[in-house]
Amino acid sequence: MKIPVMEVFGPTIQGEGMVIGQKTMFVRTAGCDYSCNWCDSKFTWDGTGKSTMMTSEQIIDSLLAIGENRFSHVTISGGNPLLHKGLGVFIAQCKERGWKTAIETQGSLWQEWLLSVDDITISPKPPSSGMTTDFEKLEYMMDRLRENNVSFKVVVFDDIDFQYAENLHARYPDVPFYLQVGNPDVVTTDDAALTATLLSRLEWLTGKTVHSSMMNTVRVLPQLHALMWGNKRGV
Ligand SMILES: C[S@@+](CC[C@H](N)C(=O)[O-])C[C@H]1O[C@@H](n2cnc3c(N)ncnc32)[C@H](O)[C@@H]1O
Ligand SMILES: Nc1nc2[nH]cc(C(=O)O)c2c(=O)[nH]1
Ligand code: SF4
Ligand SMILES: [Mg+2]
Repeated sequence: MKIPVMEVFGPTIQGEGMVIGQKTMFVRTAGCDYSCNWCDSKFTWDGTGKSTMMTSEQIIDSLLAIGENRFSHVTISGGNPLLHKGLGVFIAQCKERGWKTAIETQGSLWQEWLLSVDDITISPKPPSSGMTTDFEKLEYMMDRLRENNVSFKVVVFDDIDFQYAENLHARYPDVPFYLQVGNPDVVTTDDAALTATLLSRLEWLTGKTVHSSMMNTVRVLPQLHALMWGNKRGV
């Protein structure tokens, strides 16, 4: 079963969430069931990017060609990777090679192969995205993933987003929770200005968290890759 792949890159470090800093390769699939206002990977779903249909073996060949023997962790992102049933074979083949796997998804779709992913990041979307969370679907997923290494990562742009994050955390108090700084300009090439903006937003988000009695066990993080490399692709 072939999978539409947008890009394969790395090794780099995971710049976000539960395994931030982890050296990893990335496989970015094409297509998304959402269309977030501020998506930093719009090229995966808005028709501006070009994907290649690849078998699991071809993706592995590509990882080895680019990453050689300099990795043992593979992160699958998108788009929404959960659109692709065929990733199950790929994840199994990564495991056979001793590579750990991680996934980035928004929590709107389910595949059985999700159960065999090592690090699962669910990133439900707050109001500023323009998307609406289907809490029934999310509930189903969180129930099925009870035994897995799963975390929430919520991108926050404003006070309303922060409230959404507080409510989600209250609903799932035992799920490790990450607050992520929103990048308001995903096209600028002025890295210095972007870094300044992101750091001031990090300060704002930290202040909100420090003052919230509902957020005593969360972690606040920037996107490390955005601080280092701005909006550059493939890093
Ligand atoms: C591009 S998405 C792909 C995976 C999946 N569709 C999802 O949203 O979780 C990867 C991560 O980037 C985050 N993200 C997207 N645009 C962002 C932005 N402008 N600022 C901060 N994080 C962003 C998403 O919330 C998600 O956690
Ligand atoms: N370094 C790095 N870390 C990331 N974490 C999540 C990413 C994504 O686009 O899903 C991403 C990415 O594109 N690059
Ligand atoms: S769910 Fe993820 S990939 Fe899809 S539009 Fe939103 S941020 Fe972008
Ligand atoms: Mg990204």
